[in-house]
Amino acid sequence: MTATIIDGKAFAARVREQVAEHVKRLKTDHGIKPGLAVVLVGEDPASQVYVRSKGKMTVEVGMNSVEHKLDADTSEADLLSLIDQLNNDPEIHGILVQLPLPKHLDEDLVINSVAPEKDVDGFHISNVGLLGTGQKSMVPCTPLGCLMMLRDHHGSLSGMDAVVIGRSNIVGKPMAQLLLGDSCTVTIAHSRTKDLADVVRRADIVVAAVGRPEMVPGDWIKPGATVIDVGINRIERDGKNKLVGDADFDSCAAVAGAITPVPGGVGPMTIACLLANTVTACCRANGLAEPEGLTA
Ligand SMILES: NC(=O)C1=CN([C@@H]2O[C@H](COP(=O)(O)OP(=O)(O)OC[C@H]3O[C@@H](n4cnc5c(N)ncnc54)[C@H](OP(=O)(O)O)[C@@H]3O)[C@@H](O)[C@H]2O)C=CC1
Ligand SMILES: Nc1nc(=O)c2c([nH]1)NC[C@@H]1CN(c3ccc(C(=O)N[C@@H](CCC(=O)O)C(=O)O)cc3)C=[N+]21
Repeated sequence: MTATIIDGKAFAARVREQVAEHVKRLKTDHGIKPGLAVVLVGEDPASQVYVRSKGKMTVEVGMNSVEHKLDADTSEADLLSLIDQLNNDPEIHGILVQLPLPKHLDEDLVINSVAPEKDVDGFHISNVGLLGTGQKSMVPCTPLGCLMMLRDHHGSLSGMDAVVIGRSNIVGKPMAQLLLGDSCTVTIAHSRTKDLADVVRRADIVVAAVGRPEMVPGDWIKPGATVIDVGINRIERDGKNKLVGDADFDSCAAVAGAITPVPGGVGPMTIACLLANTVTACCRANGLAEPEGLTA
């Protein structure tokens, strides 16, 4: 079998088009322009690239983009005061604090100081709790993007066996909640999981979110299963820098029914969902109808 390649780049472009249409309507019908603030502490080059591309796409869909770049040694008090200012700014509907933060800053404290209704990352404890109890929330962008691709490919996910490899707060855990919400039978695997290969072999859906280049080989994949590769790993091969996922693409694609590539899979969907969440937050803030199909 040769897998269908799920084109996240093309899918993300369609999501951004839908976002742009909604933004246009907000402007013409209500005179409202959604605004997204991104806060970057320190000068991690990978983060800078990511923040720049987010800013560009935010403007492309017609929204306001505000970037706050703070020195790596910024104090917690200064960061919290900036977040407080953004929480109270009526022109800002979404706030994203780029992670990871420098070691001297308390990540949980910072995340939980963002107003939950502006928390377009969906990392605030209120949003985590709302998602876990099946209530309306802000849903983390990466898992939301994965869910959109899975629903698009399969229609219903009901009754499918899903294995999520990775249990981070930003990907693995919320991914598992969303799959459970769509009535999958969900297993969460992690670094202490015994016989990972056997666990993965049972899965109709495998979501790999580990951060280990090409760790999932094709012979772990049940024939016809869907592989969603969240991993973004920079490696050097044949003297060149290369971006690879957590799945060994060629061997997995030979057995899977469908697979997302890296790059061009989950990554672009993450950014598209960030923009979608910002429009959703803006609509909620103004008591307006939310865009359809862009939320979980
Ligand atoms: N495409 C996108 O938009 C995004 C991509 N990413 C990428 O996704 C990957 C994961 O990110 P993130 O969740 O933040 O990473 P974390 O490092 O926070 O979590 C990694 C998880 O993988 C588990 N793990 C580590 N080693 C193994 C192993 N040998 N077998 C099984 N499980 C293992 C860890 O287990 P334990 O808990 O036991 O330590 C942990 O739960 C990274 O490559 C990251 O760059 C992240 C966010 C967005
Ligand atoms: N508060 C916060 N929220 C995040 O959502 C968040 C974060 N912090 N910190 C870092 C991770 C990582 N992340 C990515 C998003 C898009 C791509 C992406 O678009 N990748 C392209 C390739 C880009 C390239 O070539 O480098 C692709 O996969 O095709 C990658 C990684 C979001 N994260």
